[in-house]
Amino acid sequence: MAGFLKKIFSFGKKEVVEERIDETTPLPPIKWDALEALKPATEQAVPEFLKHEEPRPEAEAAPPPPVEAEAPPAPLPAPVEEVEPAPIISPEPQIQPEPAPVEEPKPEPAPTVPPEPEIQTEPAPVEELRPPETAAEEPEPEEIPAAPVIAEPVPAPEPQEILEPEPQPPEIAPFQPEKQPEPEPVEMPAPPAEAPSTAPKSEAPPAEIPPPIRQPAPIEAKPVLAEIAPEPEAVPQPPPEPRPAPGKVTVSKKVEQKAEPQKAPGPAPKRSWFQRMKEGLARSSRELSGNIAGVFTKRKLDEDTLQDLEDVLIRADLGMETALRITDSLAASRYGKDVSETEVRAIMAAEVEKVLTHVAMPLELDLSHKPHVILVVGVNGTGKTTTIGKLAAKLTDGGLSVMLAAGDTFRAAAIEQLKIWGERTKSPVIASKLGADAAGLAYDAFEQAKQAGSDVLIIDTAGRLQNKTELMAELEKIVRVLGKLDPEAPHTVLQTVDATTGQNALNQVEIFRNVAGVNGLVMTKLDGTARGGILVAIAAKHKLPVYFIGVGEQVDDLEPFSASEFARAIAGVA
Ligand SMILES: Nc1nc2c(ncn2[C@@H]2O[C@H](COP(=O)(O)OP(=O)(O)OP(=O)(O)O)[C@@H](O)[C@H]2O)c(=O)[nH]1
Repeated sequence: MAGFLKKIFSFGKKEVVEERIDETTPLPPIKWDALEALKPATEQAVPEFLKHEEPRPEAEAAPPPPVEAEAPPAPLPAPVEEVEPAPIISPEPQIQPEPAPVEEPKPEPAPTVPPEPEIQTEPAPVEELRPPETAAEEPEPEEIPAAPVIAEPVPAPEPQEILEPEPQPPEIAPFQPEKQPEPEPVEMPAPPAEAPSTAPKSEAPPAEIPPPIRQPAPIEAKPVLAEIAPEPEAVPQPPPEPRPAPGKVTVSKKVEQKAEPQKAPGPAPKRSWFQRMKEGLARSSRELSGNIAGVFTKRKLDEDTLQDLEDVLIRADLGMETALRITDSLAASRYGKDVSETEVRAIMAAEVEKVLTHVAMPLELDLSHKPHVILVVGVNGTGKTTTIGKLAAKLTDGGLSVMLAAGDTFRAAAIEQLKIWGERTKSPVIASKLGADAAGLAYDAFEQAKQAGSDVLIIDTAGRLQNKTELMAELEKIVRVLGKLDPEAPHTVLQTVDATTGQNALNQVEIFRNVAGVNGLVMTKLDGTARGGILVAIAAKHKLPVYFIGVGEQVDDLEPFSASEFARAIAGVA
């Protein structure tokens, strides 16, 4: 018996197997009691083999010719029931094909032979198993398909279903009835979960049956399950189905909404005036607020901070006068105290509003004059023609009859541009040949407007500052000629001021005020400029009415000027 036990142990060890060959002669009688006592030891040895040979199960498919022929007959029941060598053979049962060979060669040589072919075949199965795993891990696309596959087995609770596939291992259990006691089978089921997911991906369902046998080996399958678990979670996200609906709906709605507003009268869909002005002055406000914040970071209000703030305000084109008003007001209430940027901006908004309040007034037209003549002047490119078009649109929309005069006879493009605005606003345009006398054109237009009974005549002019003398002579002549028909004409002289010009705008107003008697301003291009503060400086210095401000090139981008809104917008106060 002792020799026999030694043989058994040696049988468990591959190396000793060779020794058995010598003892093959006498070993017929087997005592089950002794073998059962040995089971624990053998079982311990088994797990080791299993870990290494786990992939072997696949070998079944590969070595089928030699093993299957023998094994199929009675591999499953035989190993366990008939002879307990089964426990010893237990490693083989994992390989399934082995059990048969073990029975036949009870002598031992047989077991030695099968393991080798299995080992040879192992690499193949391992590759088979690994490829799907790695493939699933490396390329996500493969994982993605896996999700749908999982969705199938997991109609309701995926995690549970994933566990369900584990029961599949039970199929493996029948093949290894002896292993049932082993705890591993429980772990094994986990891998099956992977197999089902991967198997269905590339292989047909029938091929899935073999994979479950392979699964037993990879414990790594568990993490895969964990990974799969989240995927199922994504699967339960049936909400994705509703997503497409809202996505499509929103897109279509947006498109419709955009289309409708365009068709409808511009004002309906457009943002509030304050909102648009605030957006237009965003750059000015951001830069100003940022600089103010930089001054008052971790500093109390003292002479230095006040001086720094004054510099910031002047650099923002607000002008010396307004800058001093703001710093004086701040010092009066907060000197020596901690001052936040918010407090400074609030005081700034209040002081700016005070400066602008006196110039923010609506444009009034005296319709007792037929027509009320509006002469528009300003430097080239400041927005004269565009502003004329916007204003004409407002007037015609208000029911007034408007006539336009292309007084900038030096630029063909200016004439054509005005004609376009005339068509858009359904206003007749009086124009002459290029280079014609601007004063003569203005006179003719005035007469035609009188004859037509127009409510308003808007005259465009050239704005060449390159030749100040010539410009002054031309503008003076226009005013003089218009006075011949109506001593009070032109009734309104509007100057367009480009906000992006900065401090230069102050000089422009000075020049045109003296030459053409400007009595009102339109600040253009306040949208997107960081120099909106110039409007405050112009208002403070010239105290000319600011009727409108332009915040865009569209017809409705001309809005009445509001001191409080402009002050809040540029100060960044809600
Ligand atoms: N962003 C913006 N662009 C404006 C605004 N007003 C006018 N513009 C643009 O400024 C450019 C010059 O405008 P015009 O109306 O031709 O200026 P102008 O003073 O008549 O110029 P001349 O005909 O050369 O004398 C055009 O491209 C206008 O679209 C405004 O408020 N905002």
